[in-house]
Order: sequence, then C-alpha cells, then structure tokens
Amino acid sequence: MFDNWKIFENNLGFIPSNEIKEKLAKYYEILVQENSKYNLTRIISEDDVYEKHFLDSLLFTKEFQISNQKIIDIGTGPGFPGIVLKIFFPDTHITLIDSNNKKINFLNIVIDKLNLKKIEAKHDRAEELARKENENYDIAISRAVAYLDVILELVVRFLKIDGQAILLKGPRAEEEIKNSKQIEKKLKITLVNKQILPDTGFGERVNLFYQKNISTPELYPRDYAKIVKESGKK
Ligand SMILES: C[S@@+](CC[C@H](N)C(=O)[O-])C[C@H]1O[C@@H](n2cnc3c(N)ncnc32)[C@H](O)[C@@H]1O
Repeated sequence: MFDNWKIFENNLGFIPSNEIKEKLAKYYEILVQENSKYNLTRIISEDDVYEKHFLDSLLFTKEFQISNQKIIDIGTGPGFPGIVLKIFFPDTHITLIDSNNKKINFLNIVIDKLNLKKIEAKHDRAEELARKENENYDIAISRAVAYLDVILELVVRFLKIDGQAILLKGPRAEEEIKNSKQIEKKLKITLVNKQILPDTGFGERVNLFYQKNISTPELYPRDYAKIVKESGKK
C-alpha cells in the first residue's frame, strides 16, 4: 500500500483526501492487472507509478487553475495526465484521446470501475479529431507524446481563442525550444510561462504553457507525415 504521501504534500502543498487515495489505489490496481494485456507502461512498481506518473501528472496544477475547465488530453496512453486530473479535479470536463484503440479499451475500464463522470475516451488521431472538434476546449494538455514542434501543431486547433496548451516535458524541453523551427509563429500560439520543477528524485520536469490568441490558420494541423518531416523529429 503506497504511504509516501509526504512527497505529495511537499510538491503539491496538500495530502490527498481519503476518497482520492481510494481512487488512486483502484487505478493502480487496474493498471497492474491489465498492463500486459494492453501494453501500458514499463513503470510498474507502486512507488514509481505514484511518483513518476500520478504526481508528475499534477505538478503543473500548483501554478495553474483547472477547475471547471473543458480539457482534452492528447495521446493520453494509460490516462496520464487525464485520469489523474479527473480524480483530483472532478468538476473538470475531460476528453481523453489516443490513436491506439487498446489504450481506449483500458481507459473505458478505468472510467467504469472508478465511476468517473464528465469524462470520455476517444479513439482517433489528434490531427484528425482537431479538425472535427475545431476550437472547442479551454485547455489542451499533452505529456510525453511528441517533439515540441510536432505536438504544438497537434494541439493548437483543439483550443478555443484564449485557450491554453500545457505540455508536460522532461529535461530536454530547453533543447526542444532552442531547436524549434519557430512553428508557433505560424500556428499563432505563444509561450507564456515555463515551469521548471526541481529534481525530486525522478528527474527535472519542465512544463510549458502556451496561449492561443487568434484562430488557427486553416492549413494546420497538416497530415502527420508532413508535420514530422518538417520538424525533423518525431
Ligand atoms: C509515450 S505515450 C505517452 C502516454 C501518456 N501521455 C504518458 O505520459 O504516459 C504516447 C501516446 O501518444 C499516442 N499518440 C501518438 N501520436 C498520436 C496522435 N497523432 N494522435 C493521438 N494519439 C497519439 C500513442 O498511441 C501513445 O499512447
């Protein structure tokens, strides 16, 4: 049974309620049970999942309010950060999207067994769903999905005007910003905040916050092969 709640208190400023703890425990149990069937994560020890997946999914909320927001988690995989955000902030409306249908099947089991509300899991590619849903979300969030220039193009059309993209990144974020081919100018999105979190034992985390101020030009997102080719990275 996970008991290092001190690390949550140190990093978030509070210890989760019993109701949240119960939901996290159930989520962890399903993750372990279903991992081999759905090929979800290589990190599986209890402490690691709580610290490197659950806590890491939440660190940005120290500086950023998400209550009542309409959020899409792009390339959510086993539900990071989307399921964790739903457990901690039940009043948000969350859409999870992933191009791998196995992950969606797993997420539907979690949603059902944890009895989560105002959350849905969609099987689609971000670049295709973005055109169908067009400028429909307050926040588009993504963790560990693609190189900076690629992920920016995948997320931008989901956002309403004035919406924010939040990219949860690791220690290579600075290098990705430096090597960026300035796609944000074309996408009409601006880096407004950079949250650099100290290394608490699982590597430095860098969360990037982008603001969209005007409508996304019709050209974007382009098809995936084109995006990747132009950025030079996956
Ligand atoms: C490395 S995993 C990260 C999963 C999760 N966000 C995490 O932090 O553990 C990347 C996920 O993005 C999904 N993905 C990659 N490209 C995508 C796209 N164009 N549209 C939707 N999902 C995509 C993959 O199927 C995979 O589940």
